[in-house]
Amino acid sequence: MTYSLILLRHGHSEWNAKNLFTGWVDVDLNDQGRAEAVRGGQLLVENDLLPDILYTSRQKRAINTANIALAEADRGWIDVKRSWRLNERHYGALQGKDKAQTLAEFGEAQFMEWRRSYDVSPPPLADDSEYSQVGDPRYADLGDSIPRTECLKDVLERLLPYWESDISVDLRAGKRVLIAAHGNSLRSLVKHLDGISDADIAGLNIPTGIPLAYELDDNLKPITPGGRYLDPEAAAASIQAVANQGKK
Ligand SMILES: O=C(O)[C@@H](CO)OP(=O)(O)O
Repeated sequence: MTYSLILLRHGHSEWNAKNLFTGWVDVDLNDQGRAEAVRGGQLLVENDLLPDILYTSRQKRAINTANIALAEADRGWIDVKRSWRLNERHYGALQGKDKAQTLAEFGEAQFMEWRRSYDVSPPPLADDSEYSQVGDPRYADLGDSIPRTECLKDVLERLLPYWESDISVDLRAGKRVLIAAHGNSLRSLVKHLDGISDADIAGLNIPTGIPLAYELDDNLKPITPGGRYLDPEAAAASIQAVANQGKK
């Protein structure tokens, strides 16, 4: 028995275009992102990979990417589950800051440590910041445990319980699961699935809007390590663009 999982990072957002750290700030897709989502839906159809259930974060760039892609695939009717556990990494005090300016101010080593190290978090975001999510009703269930900053390790630790309790159960029930989420929440899941080391995960970037299909074995481990991007050429170009963010 094998199981079918599709990961989809949201399309370009308004803040991707402005080169700003986003994290938990609820920024919407821009026109490019909506077009990527349409193409993502077409790729699901062309590859005969129609999902049976959708998982998303509570952030509109992932929710809207999924809605557009599924509408394109005439699959807008499938069941949906949303969780903050699939949210983007909380980027702490970097939320709302320009990536290029941050690189210039702090230097490449610090910039890359904050962006891609496994276990170093940026400084926490103050609760009275305009970019804070404290008090946002969508996270009322988190109470005061709502994050003020996170490293990738924190993301994996909040995502894994949900993977075990919900996503794995739907996979094992034979449903093709689509997870529409974010660059760093998907990096943490890919780290888990592919057994990527703490050091090597720094070099992994997820492209926007291109479905990544995994076939999983009985232990929910990938049959083909790294899965398969449904448009490998576009994925390679987008991965390079994500890696180069801040350097322009
Ligand atoms: O700003 C962010 O929230 C993320 C994803 O867009 O950026 P980065 O790729 O730098 O981790």
